[in-house]
Amino acid sequence: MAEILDGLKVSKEIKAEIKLEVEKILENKKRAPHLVAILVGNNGASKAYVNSKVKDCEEVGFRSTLLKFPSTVSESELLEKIDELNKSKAVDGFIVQLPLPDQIDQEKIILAIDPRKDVDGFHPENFGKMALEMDTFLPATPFGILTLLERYNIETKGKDCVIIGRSKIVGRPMSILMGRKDFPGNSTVTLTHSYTKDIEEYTKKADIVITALGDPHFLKGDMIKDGAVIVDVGITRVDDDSPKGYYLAGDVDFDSCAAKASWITPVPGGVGPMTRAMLMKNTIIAYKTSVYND
Ligand SMILES: Nc1nc(=O)c2c([nH]1)NC[C@@H]1CN(c3ccc(C(=O)N[C@@H](CCC(=O)O)C(=O)O)cc3)C=[N+]21
Repeated sequence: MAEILDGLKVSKEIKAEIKLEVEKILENKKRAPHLVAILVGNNGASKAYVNSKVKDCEEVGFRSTLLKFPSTVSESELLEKIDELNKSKAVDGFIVQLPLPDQIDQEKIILAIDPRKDVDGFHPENFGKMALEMDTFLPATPFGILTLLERYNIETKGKDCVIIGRSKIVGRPMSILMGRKDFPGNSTVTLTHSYTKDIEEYTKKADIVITALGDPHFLKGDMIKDGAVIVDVGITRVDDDSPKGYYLAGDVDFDSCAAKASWITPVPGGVGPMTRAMLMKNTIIAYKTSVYND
């Protein structure tokens, strides 16, 4: 029976550490770190995530600003706002919540963000630095997974790690990070995706499986080996008869996998809260390295 990689608990520890740092900053009569979040449109999940980021900021003592745009906003309007945030001495970092509406070129938006304020770690300059093992902002979800593995002393060196899903913000960066030479890395990585012939062939042999495909209960117990470490990034709203009208489903079939795994992340309470904590971490790093602070 697997033990739980408790992302909610570790995220609280990390936020408490950041809060202490902020208190020291304020004792020295300096301004608090400031995160800005841009939300476009009315997507329920996006709204919920952004609101929780604002709440996290309050919790750790950051200043936060939520900028809302209608789903009809033009690309040039958004670019103008980004330019303003890039230049602002009062803003340490900002994020543009994804996905964006169709009329907006996501790539153009990400390229417009000053890499020094790109606390999501999505800018190609930061992605490149990540791949080259240079100091930079790591994307929050992969950073959260690494930190979770690190805090539970999960050995990754020499392990076979299989990642399912090659998204730009989770699977692909994760595949790079797990293979890096620094801890926790040094795994032998296989990145599987929709064209992989037989995913099971890989997951059955893996010491570590990281699922990021958004397919509820995809990974079943008979697809993993005994003692595997299972990290579930998936979080899909599935309609049901509960008062909320939905429940949150991971990519992992929890019960059958937990029966065989050594460690497993729950959904909710696993990778999600870690993602949020690492955004706070990146924001305080941005603050500390800001050219506007002495
Ligand atoms: N620019 C940008 N940056 C992102 O980091 C980003 C994004 N866009 N778009 C969407 C995804 C998704 N994402 C999550 C963050 C927190 C939880 C989270 O806290 N989940 C809770 C449950 C939350 C709930 O109750 O709905 C949990 O797993 O326990 C989940 C998902 C960040 N993303």
